[in-house]
Formats: sequence, structure tokens, C-alpha cells
Amino acid sequence: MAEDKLGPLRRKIDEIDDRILELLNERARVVIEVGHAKAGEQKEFYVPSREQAIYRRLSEKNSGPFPAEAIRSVYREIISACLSLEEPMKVAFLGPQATFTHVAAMQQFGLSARLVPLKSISAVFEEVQRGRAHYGVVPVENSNEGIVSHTLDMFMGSDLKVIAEILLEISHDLLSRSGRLEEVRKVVSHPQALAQCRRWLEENLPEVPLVDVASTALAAQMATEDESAAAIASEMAASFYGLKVVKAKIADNPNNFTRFLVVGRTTPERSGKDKTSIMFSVKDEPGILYRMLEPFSKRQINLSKIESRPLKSKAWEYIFFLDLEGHVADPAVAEAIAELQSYCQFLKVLGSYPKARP
Ligand SMILES: C=C(O[C@@H]1C=C(C(=O)O)C=C[C@H]1O)C(=O)O
Repeated sequence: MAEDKLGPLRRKIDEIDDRILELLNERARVVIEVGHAKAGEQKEFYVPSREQAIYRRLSEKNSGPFPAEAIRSVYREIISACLSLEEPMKVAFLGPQATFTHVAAMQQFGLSARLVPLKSISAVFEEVQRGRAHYGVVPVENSNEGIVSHTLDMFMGSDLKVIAEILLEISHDLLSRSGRLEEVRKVVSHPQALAQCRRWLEENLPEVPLVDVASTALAAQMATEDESAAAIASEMAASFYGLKVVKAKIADNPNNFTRFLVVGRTTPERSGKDKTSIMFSVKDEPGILYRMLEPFSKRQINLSKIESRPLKSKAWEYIFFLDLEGHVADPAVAEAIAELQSYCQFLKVLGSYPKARP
């Protein structure tokens, strides 16, 4: 394009950016006011349901050509930056850096939050429990591999609440220093990631040994130190550890999602599109499995998940984890839970939180 055409167009862009900047500051000032109002009423500053409603409203309203998919990431950062004006938000996650849990935490909290990697799921819970982090992010289930039992077990001894869920599409990439397939002499990763790429590995690297390590991020770190090793890890790990992509998306089943939970100390208010997670143990009686689900079916409450875990204090007794649609503040949900409670030895509401959209 000729310079004489480019000049005026760039001046136009500068003027628009000036207006956007002014509006960003105007928005930040209003968010600070909201922060003061909430502090007066002892309300949580971070409200994931409000943020989701903002993403949804703007994506639906957008008439283009600005891409609808980009609205969420742009607004994620605007909101993250506005929130950091109030009090830098500290979020603990299951590390190390560049794990899929890190990617999920970034997706939920944006770049202005302080994300702190911790070594274990129990360390994440403890950090939040002790008030050293506002929130914690832990994995809870994968669409191919099932539940992360350690996360569910943590709720048995913890009073933390689930305040949000995050759905993340998992994409496994093969990463190495050179980025060349012919130089790969071993493949390192978390056993689940290796299992999820088995067919691709058999077809493309049949002779190469596979090495299990504790996380995909640790595998990426090892690949930086050994040029004959390739790691299966996230795209974020490639940029974080300065590795090249040998091959992107090598998982055998491309339909691979992990669900993460955000834990905090209070239950968020009703958003209208919520889910509730509860855990309970029932008395050992005939017909009890049937009866424990009846309070929900007769009120047409949709159940999205049921899991059982052994109750460690007593052999052959179980704790059930149930996810249902609705909020504990919905009368039908509250009634159903109260009815179920009458058959239970123990019941705990883990939280009501906005339902995530992939
Ligand atoms: C401003 C608010 O507080 C926080 C900041 C938000 C924002 O920047 O829009 C949205 C939700 C909250 O996490 C609010 O609740 O409206």
C-alpha cells in the first residue's frame, strides 16, 4: 500500500486507540467504585458468574468483523487488569509452571493475577485454607481418563468451596530442542499423556522408549536439558521452556477435555446457569441407591455426574460425589438436598458455581 494511503489509516487507528484507552480507564474507575461498594457489604470482589455474563453478552452482541472468539480473551485481560487494581489476586495451582492446570488458571484469571505453582493438590487446598492464596485451581476429571481421585478425596477433610469450574481442551504436542522427529531418542511425559498418544507414538516412533515423569511440564523441562529427548506437553510448555514443536496435536482422540475446579472460601451468588456439587454417604439399607436419586428425579433436577470413592475410615463403605444443575439457593435444589440428607449419615455441599462453557 502506498505511504500516502497508509499514513491517514494509521492516524485513524491511533485516534481509535486513544478512545479505547480512555474508555479502559473509565471502566477501571467504575470497577474501583464497585470494589468499595462490595467492601462495605463484605462481598467477594471476584465474581466469576458476572464475568461469564459479560463474555456471553458481548460475544452475542458482536456483529464483527472483530472475531467473536477473541472477545473472551480480550475481556479476560481487561477484567483481570481491573481486578488487580483492587488487590492483586493470588491464585495457587497444581504446578509446576506450564502444566495444563496452569493453562486453565490463566484462562480463568488472566495475566494480571499472581499465579503460584505448588507441588501437590493438597498444598493448593492448604494455601487457600490458610488464606495465603485467594483461590486454588486443581484438576478434577478428564474426558478420557476419568476422575482425579486425589482432588475428590481432599474435600473429605476440607471446608473449601467450589467457586467455579474450568473446561479446557487438552492438546498434546511433541516438543524438543531441535524440533526434528529424526533426532528423538526417547519420549518423556506424564503417564496419562503417553497413554493418550499411544497410537501416534507406535506409528511414528515405534522403537523409541517412553519414560514416565510426574508432569507434562517436568517432561518439557527435561527436554530442555537433553536434546535427544522429546516431551509430550502443552503448547504453553513449548513457549515457556523455549522448545520447538516436533508435531502438534498428537493425541489419538482429539476430543479430550479436562475439567478443573476453582476452590475458595465462600459460595458465589446464584447466576441462573449454575451447577452444585455435593458429597454424602448413605446408610447401608436395601433400595438406598434408588432412594438417594429420587429427590432429584421427582423435581426434574438434572444430574451431570455421580462418582463413588471408598470411605477410608471404614472398609466397603463409600462416599458419593454428585453434580447437579442448579444453585443451592434454588428452592427445588434446596428441597431435594434436604430430602436426600434424611437418608444420609453425612452430607456436605461443596459449592454452587456458574456452569462452564467449553
Ligand atoms: C466489577 C465487578 O467486580 C469484578 C470485576 C468485574 C469486571 O471488571 O467487570 C466483574 C466481576 C468481578 O469479578 C462486578 O462484580 O461487577
